[in-house]
Formats: sequence, C-alpha cells, structure tokens
Amino acid sequence: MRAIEGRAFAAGMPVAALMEKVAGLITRRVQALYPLSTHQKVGVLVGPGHNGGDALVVARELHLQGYEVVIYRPFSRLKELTQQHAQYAESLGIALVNEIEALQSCDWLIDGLFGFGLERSLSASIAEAVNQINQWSVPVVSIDLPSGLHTDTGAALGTAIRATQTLCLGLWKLGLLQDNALEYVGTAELIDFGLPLADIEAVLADSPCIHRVTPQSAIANLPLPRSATTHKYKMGHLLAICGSHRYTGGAILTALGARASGVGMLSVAVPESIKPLLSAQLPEALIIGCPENSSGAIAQLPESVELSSYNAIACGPGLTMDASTVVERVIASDRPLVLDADGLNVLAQAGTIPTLTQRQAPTILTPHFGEFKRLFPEIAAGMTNRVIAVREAAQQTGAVVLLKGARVAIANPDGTVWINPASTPALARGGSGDVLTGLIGGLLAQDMLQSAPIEAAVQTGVWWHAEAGMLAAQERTELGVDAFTLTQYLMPALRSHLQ
Ligand SMILES: NC(=O)C1=CN([C@@H]2O[C@H](COP(=O)(O)OP(=O)(O)OC[C@H]3O[C@@H](n4cnc5c(N)ncnc54)[C@H](OP(=O)(O)O)[C@@H]3O)[C@@H](O)[C@H]2O)[C@@H](O)CC1
Ligand SMILES: Nc1ncnc2c1ncn2[C@@H]1O[C@H](COP(=O)(O)OP(=O)(O)O)[C@@H](O)[C@H]1O
Ligand SMILES: [K+]
Repeated sequence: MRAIEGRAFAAGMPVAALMEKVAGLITRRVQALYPLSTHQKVGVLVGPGHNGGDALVVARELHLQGYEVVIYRPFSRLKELTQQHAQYAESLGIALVNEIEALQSCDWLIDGLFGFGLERSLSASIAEAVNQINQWSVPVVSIDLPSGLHTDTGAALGTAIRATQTLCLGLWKLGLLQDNALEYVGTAELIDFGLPLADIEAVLADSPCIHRVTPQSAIANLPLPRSATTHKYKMGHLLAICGSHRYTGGAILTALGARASGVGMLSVAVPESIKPLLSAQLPEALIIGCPENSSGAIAQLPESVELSSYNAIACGPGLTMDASTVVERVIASDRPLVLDADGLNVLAQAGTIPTLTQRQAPTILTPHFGEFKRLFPEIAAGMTNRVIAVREAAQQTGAVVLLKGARVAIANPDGTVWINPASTPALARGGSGDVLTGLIGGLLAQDMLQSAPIEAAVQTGVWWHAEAGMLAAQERTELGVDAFTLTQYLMPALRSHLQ
C-alpha cells in the first residue's frame, strides 16, 4: 500500500488531497452507522501518523455537522500533515482531553491511533489506554485497521483496539484476514477510494497474489448447470477411504459431505465390520467392506478395487494410524487425492512428504494447525503469518494445501493464496473437518471431468462448508451446529445463494 500510494504521490496527487478524499468517504460511512440524532457525542483517538491525520479530518467534518467531538491525542510529535489538521481542529474549538477516562461517556469512538505504519509494540501508556477502552461497552470504529494490529500478520503488538467496525482503506490489509486478528476486527468493510488500477498492478505484479474467496467465484466453480444428457458416470466417481471400528462417525460424515457435492457415484471403503452402519446411512452409496486388522482399522483394500476407475480419492478421516498401508497405496496411485486427518498423520510419520512432488495427479492436503506442525515442523516453527506458511507448504510439496482454522487459507504450488473471509466458530466441533473432506472430494471428482483447476474445488468446498455453518448457526445458535447437522445445511445454504 505504501508503494502504491507512493506512485500516486510521485505522479502529482497531493498527499493532503488523498487524505481529504479518504476521510470524506469515512465520514459518510460513520454518519450512516452512528447518526447524529442518536450518537451525538463522539470521541476521536488520534495517533502521530497519517492514520491520526485521517481521524482528525473526520473529527473536523463531524464537528461541522453538529456532533459533539472530543479528541484524545496522546503524542507530542506528529507528522507534518497530521500536525496541521490538529492545529486547525484546535482553532475550531474542538475539545481536546488529556485523560482517556474523559471518553468513557461518549456514544461512540473513532480509532485513528495507528494504521499500516505500526511496526513496533505500543508503549506502556498507550497500551494502558487501549486496554481501558476495550473494557468499556462503547462501540469503536477503527480506521484502516484496529490500532495495535500488525498490518500483515494481524498479530496484536502488545495489545490492540477491539473494534466494532473496521473500515479498511483502499485494499484489504492481509492482517485483517488472519486468525490472529479476528478478535479485534469486528465487522470489516472496505472503503474503496479509487486507487488507479495501473498503480496496483505495477506494484503487485512481482508478488504472488492473495485473493479472498468470494461467493461469485465459489458459485461459478460449481458443477452447475448439469448437462441435460449427462449420466452418473459423467458426474464423477469418488472413492472415500475412511473410518475404523473406533471412528465410524468419521466415515459417515465424510460420505455425507461427499453426497452433498452432487457427485455422480460415491464409493466408500471402510473396515468390513462397520459396513452395515454405513449402508444404513447412505443407501445410494457403494459401501466397500475392507479386510481389517486386529485394531479394527483398514488393513488393505480388497483385491477387486481398481483405483484407476475413480476420478478422485478422499482419504483419511477416522482411519487411525493403523491404516498406513492403504494411505501409502493411494499416495503412490495416479489418482487426484484429498488427504486429511490420519492420512496426513501417516504421511508425516512415514516421512514420505518428498514423494508427493512425484505424484502424477493433483494432491490436496487439508491439515488443521496441529497436523500442519507435524507435516511441516520447519515451516511451523516461528510461524507468524499463516499465509506465508501455507504458501511455503504448497511450494515444497507441489500440492494444494488448505490450512484449516477460523479463516481457512488455501495455497497452490505457484504461491497463489486464497482466504475464505467469512465463517463461524460454530464449526469448531469434532467432525466438521470430515464433512469438508468429503465435500471437497466430491467436487474434485466432478471437476476432474471438466479439467477445472483443482484449487477451484477446494475454494468452493471451503466457502460452501462455511456458508452451511453460518446458516445453521443463525437458525440453531452457535451451539447447535454438530457435524451431522452441518451436512443437512449444505443444500439450504447453497440454495439461498442460487435464488
Ligand atoms: N494509501 C492509503 O491507504 C492511505 C493511507 N492513509 C492513512 O495513512 C495510514 C498510514 O499512515 P502512516 O504511514 O503515517 O502510519 P500510521 O499507521 O499512522 O502510524 C505510524 C506512525 O506512528 C509512529 N509509530 C509507529 N509505531 C509506534 C509506536 N509503537 N508507538 C508510537 N508511535 C509509533 C510512526 O512514526 P515513527 O515513530 O516510526 O517515526 C508513524 O508516525 C493508513 O493506515 C491510513 O489510515 C490515508 O490518509 C490516505 C490513503
Ligand atoms: N473458530 C472457527 N471459526 C471458523 N471455522 C472453524 C473454527 N474452528 C474450526 N473451524 C473449521 O472447522 C473445521 C474443523 O476441522 P478439523 O479440525 O479437521 O476437525 P475434525 O477433524 O474433528 O473434523 C475446519 O474446516 C475449520 O476451518
Ligand atoms: K486505526
């Protein structure tokens, strides 16, 4: 962002004019959020840089429109433009207070302490003020990002403002999409102030792209509409290899996730002894009973299973580590593969990660952070940025890597990263990842027939899974989204977007 704005300034755009333009847009938005009639008294936190400058321009405009504005500006040295706005605000008679307590009686606050220029921890006195504000129940609008957050990693540098709304300026700051930042960001929205596309492209051309998964792109990647003359084998055949005597549910949930994908044919390989349980839940699926070992895990696939007859394989949920033979066999196959849970644990323990680069077909790894650490201990050590970590993992393995968490990050081996920007903590329950594995597997099996890029299936699956979680949470509360219930919300969630 600094390089992009630098190009605009070098080309003749006055810095003060850009600040005025941006702050005008912020003013309009905050007036809509906090109308004068109900939210007359506003406290404005002003920092030393241009984030503080933005805040001062907004403070001035609100004052001129009749708001009762109180400024808290705990720095003696300000950047020049910020200093000029501070002086003008004083000349207008806008109140300036030295004690943070004076803002507690405000109806709302504007946070302009720090923006993307913050690189070191907050000083003790500022941190103390921020912590106090966080204890009040006064709503806070943060300009650009909640003060205290690092613009890239989203980590709180000491502490950070817990915003009600964050109005991000120009381009999404990466930090706002990282798990670290979620507790601070509140509702995030972008204030587009018309940065020239040529400047954005010139600066970003050499760096790998980071995208947000959007509903539009996720829906565009769905295998819809179906051809009128299609038949079941043209709609993909997925083999799910999952479950054990101990973890029957993992197999059922994976299969129910796959079912929702619309895949033409679903085969589910499970230990022979749990076959009846799967058949009872999934009358349409082909349940393949496998020889099992003494612990009730799949020992091997039946001789009759020809891996090359499937369009994709999803392998891992509920297998246990005792199913390592079958995991190694599917890794060695030439089939598109989604590897999750114990599939990943076997991979980590066997030390066979380097062999992934030799696979003849696409591989998708879907670790949560614990699995990620086991797979990529060197990348995970000292990891401060999930986006960089997931990118390195994809580049190292040649696989598409999906790092689970509050905001799922997906990387392909080129280094392009996609982040799903909306989800719900209602998904933080055992089994919800199994549903995702089946869903992605089913989409992958269909995509392989259309030769769509494999990351398309991954993005669509992640977005769809989160949408189902959010719809279920809305109807049933955040406590009501067990993994089985989640599978039943996949279709309604999609339908609500297709109408
Ligand atoms: N293109 C755009 O998007 C536009 C951006 N605009 C706005 O500019 C913002 C970026 O402004 P910025 O570069 O002046 O930095 P900002 O975030 O205000 O803060 C850094 C200041 O604080 C200081 N400082 C740092 N750490 C500190 C600490 N721990 N404790 C104390 N001080 C500390 C540091 O100075 P230092 O002490 O390092 O010399 C620096 O002065 C951006 O977020 C957006 O709001 C719009 O106006 C126009 C369009
Ligand atoms: N706080 C959260 N907010 C949003 N999604 C979450 C959160 N916690 C977990 N999830 C999602 O829930 C799923 C959990 O998957 P996983 O950890 O593999 O669980 P399991 O193996 O029990 O199925 C992942 O898709 C993850 O991204
Ligand atoms: K801020």
